[in-house]
Amino acid sequence: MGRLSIENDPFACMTVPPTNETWEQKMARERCEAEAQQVSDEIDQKLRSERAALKKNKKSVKVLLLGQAESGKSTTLKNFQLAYAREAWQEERASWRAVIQLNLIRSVRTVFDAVLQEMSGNTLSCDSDDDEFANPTARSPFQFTEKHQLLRFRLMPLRRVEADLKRRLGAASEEATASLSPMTTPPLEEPDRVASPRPFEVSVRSWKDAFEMHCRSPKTSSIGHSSLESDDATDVIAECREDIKALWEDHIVKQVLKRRKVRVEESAGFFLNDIDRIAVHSYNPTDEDVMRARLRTVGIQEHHMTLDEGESRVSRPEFGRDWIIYDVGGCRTQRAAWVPYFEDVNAIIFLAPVSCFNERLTEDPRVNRLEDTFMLWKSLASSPLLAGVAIVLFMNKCDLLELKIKQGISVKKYMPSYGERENSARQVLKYLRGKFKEMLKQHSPRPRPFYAHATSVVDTKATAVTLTSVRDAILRDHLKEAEFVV
Ligand SMILES: Nc1nc2c(ncn2[C@@H]2O[C@H](COP(=O)(O)OP(=O)(O)OP(=O)(O)O)[C@@H](O)[C@H]2O)c(=O)[nH]1
Ligand SMILES: [Mg+2]
Repeated sequence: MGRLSIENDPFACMTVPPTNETWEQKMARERCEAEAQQVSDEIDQKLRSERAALKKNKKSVKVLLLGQAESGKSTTLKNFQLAYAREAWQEERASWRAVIQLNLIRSVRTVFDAVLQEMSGNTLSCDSDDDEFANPTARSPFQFTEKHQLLRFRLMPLRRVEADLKRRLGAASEEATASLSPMTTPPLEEPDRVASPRPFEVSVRSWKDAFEMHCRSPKTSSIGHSSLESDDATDVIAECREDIKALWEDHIVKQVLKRRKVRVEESAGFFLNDIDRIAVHSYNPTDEDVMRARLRTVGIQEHHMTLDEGESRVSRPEFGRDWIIYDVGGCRTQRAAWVPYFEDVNAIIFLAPVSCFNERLTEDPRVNRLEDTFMLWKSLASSPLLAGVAIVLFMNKCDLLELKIKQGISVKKYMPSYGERENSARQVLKYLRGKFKEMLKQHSPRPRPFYAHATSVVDTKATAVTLTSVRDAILRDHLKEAEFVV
């Protein structure tokens, strides 16, 4: 492209002084130009300082994901990553293969444990919460065959693979056990009883960092073989594919699970129905697989991402704001570590798994899971440290709630306060929403809005919509606060 000259630049010729200009006209024109320049300089200066102020005031938004173990905190975080940190998500997705393989083996083990119990004539536990409990002390009515013994023998290599995967994935791969937690541990320790600073803190940027602390081995370049090369676990699982299928589809095994009320398909990290797709050498996890994968969070994990400013703002990176999302371990022994993070947090997303009305805490089987969630909600609502913090409630696992209601499980039986209301998911949600709202109102040190969403965070499409509205609500609060501070 040629250089612009007066001849070919239409704007330049407009600003060239007229050739017949008098001395007075020249003075007047130069005065006007100087004034215009001054105005322009002032505007530039104002824009520069506004931009600097905006940058200074553009504090990170800090969000804590709270709730009991297996409530869906990490799954919510995964939804944030899928929506707002797509590149990192893509990079990490393959690394979930090892977790999914371990989840799959866990389910095989759960099925086998039930079969072995039945084979060895162990009576059913009378401690069950279930309704139609058919003669728990009766001898097993099933005729096991050579096929079952053979499957047991042929699936033995999975034990070695399970141990290997656990070693690679570290503490997160083990669920909390009852013995880990003293029976007296409250739902959330009071702040003044917590030693500071950050007593059990394991602060890492991502779940991947957490793994890497444990599982760098000479054979693996990163956890879980992020490349799709084959490894021992993948080979063994692929070799066992037909036997796993035979076990899962076996008529007697199905009846054993039914008799023993082992609802393995409702448990976290269930992949047995996807065995043909997963137990192959070329397996690469899908987004949905990663959402359904179960890996316990240990300590506090810190995740950074840039979220656009939402609503009326133009969705461009320069309008983005840094968000720091803290994902925490939810079992009772981990909760004391949350408190130091309350101090400078902007919002809390609280996960209440509404389907767990008939379940008990793994770490303290005396406690009903929904009861524990209520106690936790009350502790957070009444905490003076959180008085000015927005709490967004996710009534999560609505899909599992629907399933249980369809199976005819009575909510009233486990939650007598539910009374004579209709046993439907819609009514249960309405009732619980009212209960959470009332508790917030009653225990909050000062009035604050109640934000609640009914969610199934394994459903990424629906959750993306929820997260947009949560983002906007949190930003509105955050901006209001920033304006107040300025
Ligand atoms: N069906 C269904 N499963 C869910 C839902 N939310 C979470 N899950 C599954 O439940 C399991 C536990 O979820 P996580 O997100 O790991 O739970 P967490 O709250 O992070 O648990 P901790 O890290 O132990 O505190 C995972 O396998 C999820 O895929 C849901 O809405 N519906
Ligand atoms: Mg977690």
